[in-house]
Amino acid sequence: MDQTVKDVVAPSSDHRSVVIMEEKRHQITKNFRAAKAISACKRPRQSNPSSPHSRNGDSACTKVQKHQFQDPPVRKLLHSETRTSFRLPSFDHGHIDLSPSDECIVKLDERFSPIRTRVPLSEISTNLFPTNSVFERSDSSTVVRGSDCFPPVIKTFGCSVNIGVPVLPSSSYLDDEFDDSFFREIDEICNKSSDEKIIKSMTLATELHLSSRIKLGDENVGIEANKMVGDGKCTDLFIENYREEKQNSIDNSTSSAPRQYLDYWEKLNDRQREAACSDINTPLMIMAGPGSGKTSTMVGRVLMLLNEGVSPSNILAMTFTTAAASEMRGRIGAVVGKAVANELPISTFHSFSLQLCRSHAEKLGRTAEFLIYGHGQQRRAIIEAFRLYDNQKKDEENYEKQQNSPTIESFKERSKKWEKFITQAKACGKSHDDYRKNGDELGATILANYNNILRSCNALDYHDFILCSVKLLTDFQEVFVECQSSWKAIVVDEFQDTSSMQYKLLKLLASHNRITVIGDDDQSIFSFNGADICAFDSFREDFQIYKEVRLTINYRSTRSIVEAASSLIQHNSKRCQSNSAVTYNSCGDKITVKECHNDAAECAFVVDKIMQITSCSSSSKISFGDIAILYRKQVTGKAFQQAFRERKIPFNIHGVAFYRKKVIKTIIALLNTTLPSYSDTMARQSFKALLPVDKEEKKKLENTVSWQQPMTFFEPKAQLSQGRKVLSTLDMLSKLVRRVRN
Ligand SMILES: Nc1ncnc2c1ncn2[C@@H]1O[C@H](COP(=O)(O)OP(=O)(O)OP(=O)(O)O)[C@@H](O)[C@H]1O
Repeated sequence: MDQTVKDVVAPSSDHRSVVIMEEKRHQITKNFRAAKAISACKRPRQSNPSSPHSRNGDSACTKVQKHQFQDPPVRKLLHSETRTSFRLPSFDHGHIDLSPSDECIVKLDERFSPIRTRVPLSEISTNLFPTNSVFERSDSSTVVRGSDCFPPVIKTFGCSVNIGVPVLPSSSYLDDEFDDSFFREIDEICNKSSDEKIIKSMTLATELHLSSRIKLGDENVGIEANKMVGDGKCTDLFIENYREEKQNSIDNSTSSAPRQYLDYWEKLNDRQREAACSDINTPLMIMAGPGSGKTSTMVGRVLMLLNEGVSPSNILAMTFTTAAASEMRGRIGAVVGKAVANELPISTFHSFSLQLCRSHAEKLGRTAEFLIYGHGQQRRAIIEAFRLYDNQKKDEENYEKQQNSPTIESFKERSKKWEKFITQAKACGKSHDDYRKNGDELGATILANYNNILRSCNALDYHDFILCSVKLLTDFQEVFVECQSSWKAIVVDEFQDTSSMQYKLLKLLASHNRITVIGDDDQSIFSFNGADICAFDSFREDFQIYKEVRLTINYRSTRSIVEAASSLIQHNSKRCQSNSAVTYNSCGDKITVKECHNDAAECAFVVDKIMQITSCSSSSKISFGDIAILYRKQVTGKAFQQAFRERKIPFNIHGVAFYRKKVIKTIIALLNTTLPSYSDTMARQSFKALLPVDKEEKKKLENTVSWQQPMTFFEPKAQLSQGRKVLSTLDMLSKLVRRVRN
């Protein structure tokens, strides 16, 4: 490494050194015009006052002849408290003002022009004053008497004078007087310049290297490029070229895609296609309004991944609900066939994380069969955490106070409040230490107690799945490597509903950059569960080279609906960016808002309305099948079902019908096992539903049981923890039957 580079990489710690390296001198004159003013200030001209150089130029600086000045004790002056002016009697053109400040201010006599000549650095250690000059105090000022070759420039120094010095001291003044901050400034400027040059050349080299790798089709180049941009080592031009280069290679590869893929992409609009078919190694963010073809674009994106050679089993698609997962699988299956679609691991965040935690449970201090604490157990664990906390407190307080122990009701009351606290803490990934640091001792203790309870019960709650998955990926390299090789591409639906921990998990999984997120900040509905729409901003920050596409055309709704929704949503204060949805659909009917006093009135209104619109004799007659009813709770649905039956209106219930629900099917199967017409199918079904093991294990166990003998499941129910819901329903039923009998 040559000295220049050495200096840039590891600048000398001794900035005070007055010995300037040859190279630096070279840099000063060559590189930095800015240094001129500073250096010139310190170097009076070597010419006499009549010299033409002393009259031209605009610099307020002159060069001083080396042996013409005596050394004023500037170091001493600098430390003196008294502020004094130096007056130059022989050339009374101005005065030298020495203030406590370090700055050098030059007040130039108007009759003398500043000098342009630049002084070589070799002359920097010259005296500023003639050697035969004397300092003399006159009134409040000290006067410098100098030789006749004293330059006709008056300098004002930002320092104070040691008043008691009558004569300029020894020749060592040169070093003492010279303010070496001057060198420091020059050094800094030079170093900065060299730094910039080096960074520039390094950036260029990096860019050339990355560009050649893009041409060679290196898919990992995106990760490095992203990092370089993050570190400010790539130029905007490079990023633009990078994108262009990538797009060209994509256009080539999509043109040779299978016919059905091409047909599918063909049906998408330009923006949808642009998103679906963009480079798979560039992180992609799709902002999509409702009904704008989000799912359609996601399907197109999966096709692109398949087309680029990613195996279906290596594409991890994350959705928030199982309904969304099956919708996506169905749509993909329609293009690529059911077999391929079934290979795609489409999963919710929780089921994905649960699998990961089960596979590496021992790393989390659990066994693979750890329990999952749902809402009820979570609350009980919180109550227990409080009990522990209260016991701790009791130990610290006196016996009398112990007599007023809190009741179970008060624990329950508090637990409701703290459930929210635990949820938020886990969604943000905060530990009890974080709360302790913020002075929240109670919060820290409850959280710590809660976590200890779960650990000692070999349990995790739903939030733990995500937290623990993040921990596994960050703390265990082998887990990270395993995930990177298993999940070569990630596609995330409803991105607006990801919590900050879920985002962290995604970021880790997508370290290869092959990630597509799709969402709409206006549709975030999981904030109660820790969802954080800032995930969009985090994505933009974390993946510096990324592509963003906005889908704004609504294909589903009439213009009245789109406009009403847009005008309503614009009041949202926490929108990331405004997405103005548009539609080319017709205006449609106006929206009617009807206020009803109760469920029955609501139901009656809806039924009347249905009868009215279906009995219209217009050409565009609406049939029952064209009408949908949305309700918030299943209970409300029951009222509608009853009303429809009474009015003979045919209807279908979307979602899982009552008798098709797993729990209901199991109860029916269980009840069937008690009938004389016992069938082993019912027994098998009940047995499998009640076993607390996974599918594979159930199959194995099923084969070990003899189904010849009739079997009833009512006796061993206490042992079958997994069938809790079924058993409690049965319990309720038996109580009901007893009550009816009585
Ligand atoms: N480019 C298009 N041209 C015509 N119709 C389209 C286009 N894209 C989507 N659609 C139609 O718009 C409707 C909504 O599409 P899709 O379900 O993909 O949207 P979405 O954004 O997922 O909806 P949601 O609001 O439920 O999330 C569907 O009927 C679909 O066929």
